[in-house]
Amino acid sequence: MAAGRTPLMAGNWKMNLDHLQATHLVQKLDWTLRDAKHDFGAVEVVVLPPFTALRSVQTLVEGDKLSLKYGAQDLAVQDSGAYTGDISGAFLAKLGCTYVVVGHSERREHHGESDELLNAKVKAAFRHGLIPILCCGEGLDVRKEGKQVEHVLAQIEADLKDIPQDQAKTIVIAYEPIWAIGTGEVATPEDAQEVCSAIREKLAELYDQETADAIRILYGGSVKSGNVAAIMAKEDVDGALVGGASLEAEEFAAIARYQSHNK
Ligand SMILES: O=C(CO)COP(=O)(O)O
Repeated sequence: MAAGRTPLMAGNWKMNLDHLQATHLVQKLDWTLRDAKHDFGAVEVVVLPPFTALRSVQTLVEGDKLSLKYGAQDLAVQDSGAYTGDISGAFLAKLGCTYVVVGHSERREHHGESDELLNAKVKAAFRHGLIPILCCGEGLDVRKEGKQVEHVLAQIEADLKDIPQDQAKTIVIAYEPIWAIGTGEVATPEDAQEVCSAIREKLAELYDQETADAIRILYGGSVKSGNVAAIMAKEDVDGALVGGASLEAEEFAAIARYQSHNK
C-alpha cells in the first residue's frame, strides 16, 4: 500500500445470502465497524451482494446513512431490451451502486466470458457512472509454467481496450489467482506483489505513471483477518476482494481494520 491511494476492502458475497440475510449482515457489519470507530475515509468498505439484495441494502444504507458502499457482481453489456435474465448498468446506478464487478474468474469460467465481452462490460459500467472492479488472474496450470504475469497483463490490456484515461484513472483492478480462490491457499505477499506491480507498470505503459499511481489494485484469494496485514504491507496492493470471509461481519470488519491488528 503506497501513500496517496485509499485502501479498499470489498466483500464479494457471490451467490450467498437472500435479501433478509443481507440486511442482517450489513447492519451487523456497520455496528461492528462503528463500535471500533472505523474511519471509512481511511479504509473504504464495500459489499457486493447478489442482485436480489441490492434494493434492501440501498434502503438500509440510504435510510440509516451508513458509510459503507455497495455494488453488484456483474452487469449486462446492453442498456435495455430483449435480454432475458440480464441486468442493465442503468438499473444498478438507479439502485445507488458505486461499484460493479467485471470479469470474475467464476464468470469467465462458468459463463465463458471472453476479454472482448468484458471490455464491452467495462464500457457499459462507465456509461452508467459505475466503477468497474475488473478481475484478472491465472489458473494453476499457468502459474506452474511461471507465465502468470504474461497471462494477467494480456487480460488487462484486452479488457481496457479503448478505455480513455479519465475513466481508467477511477477503475479498480482485482488480481485473483484462481488457485487461491476458496481453497484456503493464499498467495504469498511476494506472489501478490509480483503481479500487482506488473499490472501497475502495464497501466503506466497504456496510460501514464500518474494514472497508474491513481488506480487501486486489490488482491483476492483466501484473504482472512490473519493474513491481510502482510499482503497489505506490499507496495502495490491497495486492498482486498474477499469472498468467504466477507460473509461474517466480525471477520470482514477485522479485515477492514487490518491496520489496527498491525499495531
Ligand atoms: O473470489 C474471491 C473474491 O472475489 C475470493 O474468494 P475467497 O476469499 O473465498 O477465496
